[in-house]
Parts: sequence; structure tokens; C-alpha cells
Amino acid sequence: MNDVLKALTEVLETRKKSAPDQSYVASLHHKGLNKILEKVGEECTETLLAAKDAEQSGDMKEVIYETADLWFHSLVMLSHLGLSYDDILQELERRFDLSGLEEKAQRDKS
Ligand SMILES: N=c1c2ncn([C@@H]3O[C@H](COP(=O)(O)OP(=O)(O)OP(=O)(O)O)[C@@H](O)[C@H]3O)c2ncn1[C@@H]1O[C@H](COP(=O)(O)O)[C@@H](O)[C@H]1O
Repeated sequence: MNDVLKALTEVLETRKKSAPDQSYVASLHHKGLNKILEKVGEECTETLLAAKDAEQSGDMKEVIYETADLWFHSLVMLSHLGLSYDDILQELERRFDLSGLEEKAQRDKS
């Protein structure tokens, strides 16, 4: 899975220098952060609607499709800000094995 993320991240990096009429990702960078955030928001809503439908129908196809759209647009957002999936994996790694309830209790104390 990380191979796909790594390869896609490299493609996204090259698209920062591509012509907007030649590439969807380049067109997003060209339109700027607000457009990218609009797409992330849209895909987020589509994902949660698909998840609600999936719970009812048991059909997971749409929720997988929409989550892929959400992840993809989130990667474009990170790339636009000079970040990558690796920064997120590092944060998840930092949190690994730390119970969410424990972490919340520590936060509430401070
Ligand atoms: N993984 C993706 C990917 N997932 C989704 N999308 C695009 O994201 C858009 C999703 O937006 P919507 O569903 O809202 O569709 P839309 O109505 O066309 O979008 P809007 O006109 O509303 O902005 C579609 O145009 C999809 O084609 C993607 N576009 C590109 N990639 C990857 O990015 C690489 C670079 O893409 P280009 O920059 O286009 O070469 C590709 O080789 C792929 O690996």
C-alpha cells in the first residue's frame, strides 16, 4: 500500500510544475488552496453519505470509491502545503500504542 502512496506522492510533486490544462492535479494547484479545500470538503461529505448507505445496504463499493477520492484530495492538500503522507504516518506512529482514552485523560489534566 505504501508503494502506491509513495508513487502517487512523487507524481503529485511533479504535477506542481505541470500545465493546468494538462493535468487535474496541476489545475487544482493553479486554482489554489481554497479550491483544494473545497474538493476535500466535498469528498468528505460524499464519503460520509456513502458510509451511511453502506451500513444500510451492506454494499461497500461506493464507500471505498469515495474514501479513495477523499484520500486523494487530502494528499493533494498536503502536497500543496509542502507536506506528504509520510508526515501523517509519522504522527500515527507517534500515537501508536497510546490508548485514545489515555491520551484524552492526559489532555484533560493539562
Ligand atoms: N488518484 C487520482 C484521482 N482520484 C480522483 N481523481 C479525480 O478527482 C476528480 C473528482 O472530482 P469529482 O468527483 O467532483 O469530479 P468532477 O466533477 O470532475 O470535479 P470538479 O469539476 O467538480 O472539480 C475527478 O476529476 C477524478 O478524475 C483523481 N485524479 C488523479 N489521480 C491520480 O493523480 C495522478 C495525476 O493526475 P493528473 O494530474 O490528472 O495527471 C493520476 O495518474 C492518478 O494516479
